[in-house]
Amino acid sequence: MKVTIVGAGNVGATCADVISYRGIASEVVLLDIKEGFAEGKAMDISQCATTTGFNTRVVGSTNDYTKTAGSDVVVITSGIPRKPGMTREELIGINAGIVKGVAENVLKHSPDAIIVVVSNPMDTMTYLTLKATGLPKNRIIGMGGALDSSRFKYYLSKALNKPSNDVDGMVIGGHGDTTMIPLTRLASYCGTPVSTYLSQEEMDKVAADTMVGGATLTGLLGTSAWYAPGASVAYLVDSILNDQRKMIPCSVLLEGEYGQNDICLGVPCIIGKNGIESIVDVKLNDAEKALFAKSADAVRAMNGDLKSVLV
Ligand SMILES: NC(=O)C1=CN([C@@H]2O[C@H](COP(=O)(O)OP(=O)(O)OC[C@H]3O[C@@H](n4cnc5c(N)ncnc54)[C@H](O)[C@@H]3O)[C@@H](O)[C@H]2O)C=CC1
Ligand SMILES: O=C([O-])CC(=O)C(=O)O
Repeated sequence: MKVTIVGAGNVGATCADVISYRGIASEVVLLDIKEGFAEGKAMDISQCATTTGFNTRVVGSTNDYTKTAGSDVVVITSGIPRKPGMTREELIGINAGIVKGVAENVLKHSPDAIIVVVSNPMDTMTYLTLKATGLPKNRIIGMGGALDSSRFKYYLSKALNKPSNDVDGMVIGGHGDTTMIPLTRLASYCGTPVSTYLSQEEMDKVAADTMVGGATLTGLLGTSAWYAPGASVAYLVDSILNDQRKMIPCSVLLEGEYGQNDICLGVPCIIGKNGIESIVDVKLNDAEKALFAKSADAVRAMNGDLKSVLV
């Protein structure tokens, strides 16, 4: 199976690295506009093959889309990341044009590919990709909820002082500092509600820390995060290529689900060989429904800024 990753920067290269050493795909193509950059990253990753023990072929390309031909999955990470103090939404002016152009280019050579959108503001870039390509909704997947949920589980494990892998939880809604909805009510530790162990105040702090998880890392690193984002994309690609049918919160076109229409927003999805196999209807309580509607309003307002790009 072949995966193309457009954007060989921090997130794209990390994703290529994880996909390779976990043997998720037989071929990974990294493409970037910076001359020689993707080739360099591909060579560096390939030189791990004998020490970490993998056989994935990793190829680099400077803007030559012929090398991406016949990809099963294409991941779009091209664009600029935020700097400390910025929101993801501020990236729309530069990233919208880049994402649209890249989506059109990849489809010329991989007409059957499933596209995973990572560039920010991710929900709006997912909606843009859907509108610009006209592909069916199952083939356009925005990656945000997998990452936000992994951060939620990290903060829960810290608060509980228990291993992350004993903790479960999910974040839905927009992939933004104020639009994410960590579902604390449904979070669990070894099958028991986290509310058994944590006070409301502690759970509220976990939710607040999760929502600004990306901003916290951006403040610490000077640019946005890449290890967990790259690994989260690889996790999603694994579920597609190996038809694992995992339930992963993803940004997907809503057509009445969760009371919304004509918007891409994070909801739990079954992810398999066709991309979005189905959307799971988790019964939200009234407070969660109100948060979801508010999140949708904010993302819809951002989508309005696409008018000039979508002509
Ligand atoms: N959805 C999510 O959960 C996450 C999204 N992101 C977003 O992913 C994007 C990438 O982040 P990083 O990898 O940290 O940035 P980066 O700056 O390290 O890498 C971006 C790469 O895209 C390349 N690029 C720009 N225009 C291009 C084009 N037209 N064609 C091909 N390549 C092009 C650049 O040359 C650069 O190498 C950002 O927009 C960031 O906000 C980052 C982390 C998580
Ligand atoms: O914070 C950012 O700008 C990048 C991102 O989406 C994340 O790490 O969640």
